[in-house]
This record gives sequence, structure tokens and C-alpha cells, in this order.
Amino acid sequence: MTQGNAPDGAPASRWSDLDRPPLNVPALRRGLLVPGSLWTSFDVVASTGSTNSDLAARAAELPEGAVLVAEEQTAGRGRLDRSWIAPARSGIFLSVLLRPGAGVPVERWGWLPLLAGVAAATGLARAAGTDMSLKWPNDLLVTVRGEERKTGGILAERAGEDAVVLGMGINVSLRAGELPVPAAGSLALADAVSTDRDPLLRAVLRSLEHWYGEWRAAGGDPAASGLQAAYAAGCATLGRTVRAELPGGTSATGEAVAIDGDGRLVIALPDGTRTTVGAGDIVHLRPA
Ligand SMILES: Nc1ncnc2c1ncn2[C@@H]1O[C@H](COP(=O)(O)OP(=O)(O)OP(=O)(O)O)[C@@H](O)[C@H]1O
Ligand SMILES: O=C(O)CCCC[C@@H]1SC[C@@H]2NC(=O)N[C@@H]21
Repeated sequence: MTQGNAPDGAPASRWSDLDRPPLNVPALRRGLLVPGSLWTSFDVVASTGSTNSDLAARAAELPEGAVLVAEEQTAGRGRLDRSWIAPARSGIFLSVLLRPGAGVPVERWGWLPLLAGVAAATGLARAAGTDMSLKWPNDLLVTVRGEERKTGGILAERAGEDAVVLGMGINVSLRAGELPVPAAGSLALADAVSTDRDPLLRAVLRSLEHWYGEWRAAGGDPAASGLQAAYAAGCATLGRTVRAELPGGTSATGEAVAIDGDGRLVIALPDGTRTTVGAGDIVHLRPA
């Protein structure tokens, strides 16, 4: 830590609006809405309840590739009916509309949230210069003072028959005292080289376009597209002793050994059997 820094590692200067400038919408549009791009529209609203809800409500009238970003969410939603809480302009609150089409069987759409995790992790690692990893299924982790912390999350929701709204929340400049839960972190707290949201957002959307293109071109096949291997390479859950807290209130503890072809987590139990988890919360207990 350099002199003049606050104990939480953030700069000692007062954080004001100047530290959290608004997104530069014209520049982002110029960079993203180019011919041949997946992205067809790019809108930023000052404040809304949830970008996922807004995009889902308009899904029928929007083409694939619509992007909606909010500078602030007042009712941000997470997985498992949880909320996503972050101060205005402290992060990236983003939803995109995707229509994988007939070329990708619906049973493979379950890979989309994992794909989004890989895309966000690789894009952010490059643009922010922070080591990123994934906690199954798609929590984005950074290391803050030796501890794994959640700096981003993904919420994928079906919108009608043929569309999926992929939502991402990324904590960029949150300080220790602003974290909504102790297990949360931010890119700033992980010593990111840049917390400028414009290049971070561009990097995430470019990476998402890349991985979605590969996956769709392979008919959604996670192995042929390279997605399954990229996910496994970036997944901090594999090889760890974990507790899976399952819907319905039961739990299973064992070693996370694989991600199967459907994106589910395979856990080796102490009695030598294996169980496969498709939904639920994972707690990383200790190295295997
Ligand atoms: N900005 C954020 N960064 C990291 N994690 C967040 C953020 N906002 C919300 N969360 C996550 O969402 C959860 C908080 O959601 P919520 O307050 O709905 O529920 P909860 O405390 O987990 O409880 P319950 O089990 O009662 O639903 C936390 O577990 C946390 O992981
Ligand atoms: O970790 C999770 O549980 C998922 C969090 C997803 C949050 C994002 S923020 C943008 C989009 N709009 C929402 O209401 N949720 C997602």
C-alpha cells in the first residue's frame, strides 16, 4: 500500500461524482454499433428498477443484440430471487438480448450464463488487469487481500419462446465500506489498473460477441466451440472441496471434479459416488 491510501486500499481522496463519471454513450455507440457487429442498439438509462426486467418487457419488439445499461438500478435482481445492490455509477449494470435461433438446440441454451461468465472474466482480466476466476455457475471472483470475493454476477432469463436476456452486474469502483455483503469485492479493491467503465464495458461486450459467435457457429456445442475448456480453465470451483446448497434446503459436500456437457457441476462425494448439481449455491470450503 502506498502512503496516503485509506486502510481499505482505496485512494484516500474523497470519492465524489468526479470519481464516478457517467458512461460516454456516443463513444460507446461509435465503437460497438459497427457493421457486422452482434450489437444492434445501445441504450443507457440514468436509473431504472432492473435492466433485465426492462429488456424482457420489450423483447418482442427488439432485435437480437439490443444492449441496455443503467447508471443506477433501484431493484436489481440476482439469481435465486436475490437482489443486486450497488451505488449509482459504481459498476456496470448491463443486459443484452440474444436469440440463439434454430441452429442451437434449446437444451444447449443452459450454457449461455456460463458463456457470459467466461466472456466477462476474459474481457475484464484484459481491460482491468486483474486476475479473474469463476465460481460455478457464474460468479465472477477477484482476490482482495488474499480472499476470494464476488465482483460480478450473471442472471440469464428466458424472454418468450426464442429469446434470452443475459444480465451482468460488475462491481467496479466500490470501496470496502460500500460492499453490500462481506463476500463482495470490486475491481478497484483488487487493484485494477483501470476502473474507467467505458473500456471495461467495451471489453466485456467484445468478448461476449466473440464467445457467442464461436458457440453459435458450433451449434451450441460446448466442446467444439472451446467453451467447455475455457470455462474449466477459468473455474476456481474445480478441484476444490465445496458444499452445494441445493434448492429444497439439502446440501452435498465433496470435491468438485468436472463440468458436464450440460454445464452442471459434478461433485465426488466421500462415499465414492458422484452427484451432479444443476442449480444452487456453492461454497468453496478449502483447497482439495
Ligand atoms: N453488488 C454486489 N456484489 C456482490 N454480491 C452481491 C451484490 N449485490 C448483491 N449481491 C449478492 O446477492 C446476495 C444478497 O441478496 P439478498 O439480499 O436478496 O439475499 P441474501 O442475503 O443472500 O438472502 P436470502 O437468503 O435471504 O435471500 C448476496 O448473497 C450477494 O452474494
Ligand atoms: O450474481 C447474481 O445473482 C446475478 C446478478 C445479476 C445482476 C445484473 S445487474 C444488470 C442486470 N439487471 C438485473 O436486475 N440483474 C442483472
